[in-house]
Amino acid sequence: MDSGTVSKDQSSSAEQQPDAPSMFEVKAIPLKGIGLVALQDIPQGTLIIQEKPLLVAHPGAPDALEILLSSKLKKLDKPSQRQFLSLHNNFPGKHPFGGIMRTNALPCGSGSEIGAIYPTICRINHSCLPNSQNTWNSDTEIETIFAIKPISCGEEITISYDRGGPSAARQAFLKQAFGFQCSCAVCSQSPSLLRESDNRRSRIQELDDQIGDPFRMMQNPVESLKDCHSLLQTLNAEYGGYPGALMARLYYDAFQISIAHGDKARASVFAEKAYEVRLMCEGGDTPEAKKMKNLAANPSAHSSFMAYSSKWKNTKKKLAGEVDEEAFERWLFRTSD
Ligand SMILES: C[S@@+](CC[C@H](N)C(=O)[O-])C[C@H]1O[C@@H](n2cnc3c(N)ncnc32)[C@H](O)[C@@H]1O
Repeated sequence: MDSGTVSKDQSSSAEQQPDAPSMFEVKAIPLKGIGLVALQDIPQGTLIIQEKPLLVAHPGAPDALEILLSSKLKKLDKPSQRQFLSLHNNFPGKHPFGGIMRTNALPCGSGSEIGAIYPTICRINHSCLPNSQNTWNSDTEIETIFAIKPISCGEEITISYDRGGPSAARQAFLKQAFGFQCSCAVCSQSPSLLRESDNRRSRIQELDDQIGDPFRMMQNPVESLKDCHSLLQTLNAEYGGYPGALMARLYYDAFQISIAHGDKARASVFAEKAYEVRLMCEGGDTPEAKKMKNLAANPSAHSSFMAYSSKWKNTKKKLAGEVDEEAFERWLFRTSD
C-alpha cells in the first residue's frame, strides 16, 4: 500500500518523494472499497500528494477505446501495468480496460474530455462535501491534491467527482458516470437537512447561471455584483466556509464584471482574492493562479478592460485597512449602490 507526503514548499517541484514520511495511508473503507485516510492532522492548504498520470486517453467507442488502452498499457513498464490493472472496476464485462478507465479517470483540467489515471490519487473516494481538491496543472502536467480545509488524523481524504446541483442530480450523475450510489455525509443527512442543502445547491447553480449572463453583466453590473455577493454567502453556508475552487471562480467573475466597466480598484481586489484561494487549493504554480496574481498587479491588462463601459473608471482606490471588514465587503460588492 502507498503512503506519502509532500510539503507545501515543494509544490512547484516534481513528484512525490518516495522516502517522505507518511501523511496518509491507503486502506479499506467500509462500503467504498479502498480509500486514503490521514495519518496526521493536515492543515488547510497542504499539498497532500502529486502524481504524473500512468496513462491518459480521450473517451471513445468501447471497442476502439479497449484497443487503444491495450496498446498504451503494453508500452508501460510492468509495475505501472500492475498498478493500472489493480485499480477498481465498477463496470466489469467485455471491456476491462475501459471499465477501469471509466471508474477512475480524472479530467485533465476543468471540462476536459481527456481523462488520466494515477496510481494513488485514483484511490481517493468522492464526497459531496470534500476536504480536498484535485487539480490538473497543465504547465507541469501533474495532478495535485490539496487540503481545502483542516483534515483531522484518522479522517478520510475525499475529493468531489460531481458537477454540482441538488442531491438527486448528483446521485444520478455519479451512478451513470462512475457506477456508484453516493452515501457521503451530505447525501445521508436527515430529509429536512438534505432539503435545505438541496435548496442552497440549486440556488448556487441559479446564481452561477445568472452571473455568467453577459447581457446582464453589461446592462446591470450592480445587480451582477450583488449576485456574486449572494453566491459567496450561499457557498459559505453550504460548504461550511470551505468551498475551494468554486470561490476562486466567483471572485474571477466579480473581477470580470468590474474590469469590463473600468473599475481597476475592485478588479484588483477580486483578482487578489481569486489568487489567494487558488494558492490555497492548487498551489501558486498553476497557469490559473499565475494569471490571477498578474491581474491583481495589473487588472487593466485583461482583454475586457472597459469592454462594456467606462462608467466605473474613476472609482477611488479604497484600502482594506481603512474600514472594518463588513464595510469593506459592502464597498467591494457594491451592495449599497
Ligand atoms: C476512483 S475509485 C476510488 C477508489 C476505490 N474506492 C477503490 O477501491 O479503488 C471510484 C470508486 O470508488 C467507490 N466510491 C468512491 N466514492 C464513493 C462514495 N462516496 N460512496 C460509495 N462508493 C464510493 C465507487 O465504487 C467508485 O466507483
